Amino acid sequence: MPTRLLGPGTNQVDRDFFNDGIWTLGHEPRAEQVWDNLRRNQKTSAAMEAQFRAIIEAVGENPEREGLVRTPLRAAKAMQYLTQGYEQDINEIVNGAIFESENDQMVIVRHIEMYSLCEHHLLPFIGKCHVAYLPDGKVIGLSKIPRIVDMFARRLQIQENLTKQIGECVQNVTGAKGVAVVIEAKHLCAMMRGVGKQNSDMVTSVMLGRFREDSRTRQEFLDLIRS
Ligand SMILES: Nc1nc2c(ncn2[C@@H]2O[C@H](COP(=O)(O)OP(=O)(O)OP(=O)(O)O)[C@@H](O)[C@H]2O)c(=O)[nH]1
Ligand SMILES: [Zn+2]
Repeated sequence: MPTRLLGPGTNQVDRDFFNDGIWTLGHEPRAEQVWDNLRRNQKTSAAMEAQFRAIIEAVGENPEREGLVRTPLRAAKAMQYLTQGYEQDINEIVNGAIFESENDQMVIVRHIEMYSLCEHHLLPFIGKCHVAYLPDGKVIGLSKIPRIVDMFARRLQIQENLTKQIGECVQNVTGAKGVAVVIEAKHLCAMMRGVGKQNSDMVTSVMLGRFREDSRTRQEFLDLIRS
């Protein structure tokens, strides 16, 4: 467990990063993975922390004021968490969870919560993602599809590209006869600033293979995600 691996001279900041290292891996990691993560996080975070401090000053605030003293560190950690997809690797995420199956019927994982940051304003876009595929002798572990969604969502993105990346990744990993992805999301950059539209959302889709070629397959998917 984290506290057992940390040495006696470890301070609170180290503990915070260490615990984040555990959190980002999402499962019980090996000790050396944890230390690698810790070192990488500390290095990136020191630079990011200085930049967040500069932003706080630039908006006219005093970074030494009590409520803001640890804010650059917190903001750096939050930004690292929200962009951890750059550090992740598809093979580690799938972890070999591809299983032989004779089932060739549509598999859908729907209503996957999704949080990303738009690459134009660094503001969140939030919504849900539906992913379907038509197996061709192989199925993928259920949890791996939301993990794939998270990996790409935790990068700076536009929604159209995120949708495509998820679709192509699921296609490559499963070798499916077809993959469909729909994302419905609200963009804070169009809500809390800019055009200021609170009730609109953006819907993007990617249809590959059988979903693109066969309108009945596509329609079945669309009906099932709305049912
Ligand atoms: N297509 C697409 N556009 C996005 C996405 N996220 C944000 N945008 C848009 O990116 C555009 C950037 O336009 P700019 O004119 O360069 O930036 P801006 O002056 O901040 O634009 P406004 O938001 O209209 O105030 C805006 O229209 C945003 O709404 C996305 O995921 N997909
Ligand atoms: Zn934006």
